[in-house]
Amino acid sequence: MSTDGTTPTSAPEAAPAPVILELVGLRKEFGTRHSNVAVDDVSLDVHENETLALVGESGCGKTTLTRLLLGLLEPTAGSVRFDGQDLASLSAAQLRRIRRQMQVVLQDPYSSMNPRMRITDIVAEPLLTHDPEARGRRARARNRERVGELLEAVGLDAAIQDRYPHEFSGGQRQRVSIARALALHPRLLVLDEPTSALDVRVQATVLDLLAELQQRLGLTYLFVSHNLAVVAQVADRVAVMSEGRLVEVGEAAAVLRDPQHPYTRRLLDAVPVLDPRRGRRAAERAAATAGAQSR
Ligand SMILES: Nc1ncnc2c1ncn2[C@@H]1O[C@H](COP(=O)(O)OP(=O)(O)OP(=O)(O)O)[C@@H](O)[C@H]1O
Repeated sequence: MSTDGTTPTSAPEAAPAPVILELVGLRKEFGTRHSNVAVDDVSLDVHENETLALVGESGCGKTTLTRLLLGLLEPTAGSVRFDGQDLASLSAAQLRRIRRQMQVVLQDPYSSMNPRMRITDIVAEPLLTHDPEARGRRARARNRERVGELLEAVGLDAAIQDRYPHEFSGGQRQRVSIARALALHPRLLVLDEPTSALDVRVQATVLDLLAELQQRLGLTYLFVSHNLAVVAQVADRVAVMSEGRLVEVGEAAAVLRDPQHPYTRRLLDAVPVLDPRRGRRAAERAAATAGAQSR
């Protein structure tokens, strides 16, 4: 019964999770005469613990947008707020502290790994860069222990620490790069086509791992992808980007089943066969929320 004495006819809507990342009127121009507008008036909220997929064709501005939100590029106009703080208002030291909370996993981890570095040094690299306590000879044993924990968290054996990247498969290397991304206890992961270089079977195991980590660690994912079948599997919401603009943002199930924008429809039509369970994750979450509310 509600406080005014009436009996609600349906379960109350769950309060939305807090906003962790807020993009407001973001614009980025390149070129001497600002002729190339890579990101054009993008406003978007990302909520804690959700997976927001950013989709669009090559060249639509996805990479530029992620570089802006990570504070790696300065916007021509607009702002990026992480946890309520405008990145432009921060000192270099404050920006470094915020950046620890946002980590990136790239499509091809091999290209971002120094082949001459052992796995232990690859995974510990963010610790050594950001955490003064991780430097120095005395910290070595502690770092190894932490790297071991991180490797186990992504389903690898802690004993692989002294081996080199070339000794591992693509899927295992992607697990190593996820372990590295988790080293600083981030809150937001930008997953930039994290499974595109993997075959379908391995892709599924990495997606399962990401889902499990998200639940266990309360992570928020910005999942950049052009693969709508993968997006259907992982996303709570989808943001569709075309020529620098967001043309459609909504619940994954709704956007993928009933796209409103002609560009989204074209993207979907270009996928030969989309999983009939498309929007599965969003639908499952909605059902779980409804179930929890009715209990
Ligand atoms: N540093 C730069 N200097 C000039 N133009 C750039 C720069 N970075 C990106 N651009 C341009 O901005 C536009 C958007 O590029 P961006 O790489 O963000 O797209 P994308 O959607 O990530 O593409 P892809 O999926 O191929 O990586 C393109 O026209 C690109 O040429």
